Amino acid sequence: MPLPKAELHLHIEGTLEPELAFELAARNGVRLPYADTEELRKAYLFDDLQSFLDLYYSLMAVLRTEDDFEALAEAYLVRAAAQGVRHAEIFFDPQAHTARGVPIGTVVEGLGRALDRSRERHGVSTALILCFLRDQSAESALETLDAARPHLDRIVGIGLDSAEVGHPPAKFREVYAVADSLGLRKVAHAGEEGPPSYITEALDVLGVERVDHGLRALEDPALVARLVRDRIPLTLCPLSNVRLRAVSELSAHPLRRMMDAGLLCTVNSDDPAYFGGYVGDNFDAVGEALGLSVEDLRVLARNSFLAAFLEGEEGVREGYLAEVAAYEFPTPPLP
Ligand SMILES: Nc1ncnc2[nH]cnc12
Ligand SMILES: [Zn+2]
Repeated sequence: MPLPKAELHLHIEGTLEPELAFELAARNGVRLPYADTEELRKAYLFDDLQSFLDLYYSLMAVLRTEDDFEALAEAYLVRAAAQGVRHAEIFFDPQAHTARGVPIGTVVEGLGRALDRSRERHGVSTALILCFLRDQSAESALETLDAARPHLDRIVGIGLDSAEVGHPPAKFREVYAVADSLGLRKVAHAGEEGPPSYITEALDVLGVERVDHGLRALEDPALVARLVRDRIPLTLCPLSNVRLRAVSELSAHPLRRMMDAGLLCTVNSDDPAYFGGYVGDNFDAVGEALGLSVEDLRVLARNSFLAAFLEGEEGVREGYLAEVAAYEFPTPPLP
């Protein structure tokens, strides 16, 4: 049995495996510019965030119907459950679909079908987080939140993703204020490629409760002190950071140093179909590369439940924390 954990940084569109992409392309009569899954996988060599985003958005052309979004979420939940995920807070990018003529209702209702039965079928509780594309306008974000109003019973919060540099958090001040007035929780990607000042701005201007990535936080000691003092969780994604060249190799990842600095770190997969692993794979790979102890891994799992938006249901967080505390790591075979 794998270590129980919550996944808090997961783009559902980033779970689109090549096999499902080709299946949906055939179903929907979409022509992909790759001969087969092998050729598509060979395209997964990225120089930076933008080179990944170009492929990520283009492959979404295969997602058209509620059935497609249901199949996407179902496939993720099967894989997540197998890697010990007990709770998943799932990002989706409505503007990437509405721009192609797919209504937000199709996306939310399709995903919702899989999420609704997830606890029963996979033992995974779920929540949806609507992300705005930061390289689109602030007006487009406001229109997107408006379009989401009929579906807010399915949405726990908002986030901010896509190309970071040049699109600072303050651009989205207004939409975050509106979301706040609607009772939505607030997160944002910050400090993935952008400077630590973007993290500070996301806290000050957007009022985020959790920072997605926050990878570059250590560059600003005053920011670190604030994140530690206010117990602001960071949702780190080690394999993503290597594939998008935010760190040179896994052994250079700052996770260990961040934990030692007292930051509330979590480990997540970001876009697992593209970055070589789901969340359990991220735990295994970063644990091995940084020489983390089993008690370090337990801290990371515990942090994931502390950082989750689980306030709604009494006792649920405590139940998950008890599972983590009681977890017995398999004993390694003797050499
Ligand atoms: N790692 C990432 N950073 C920003 N936007 C994203 N959208 C999907 N994955 C992302
Ligand atoms: Zn992300």
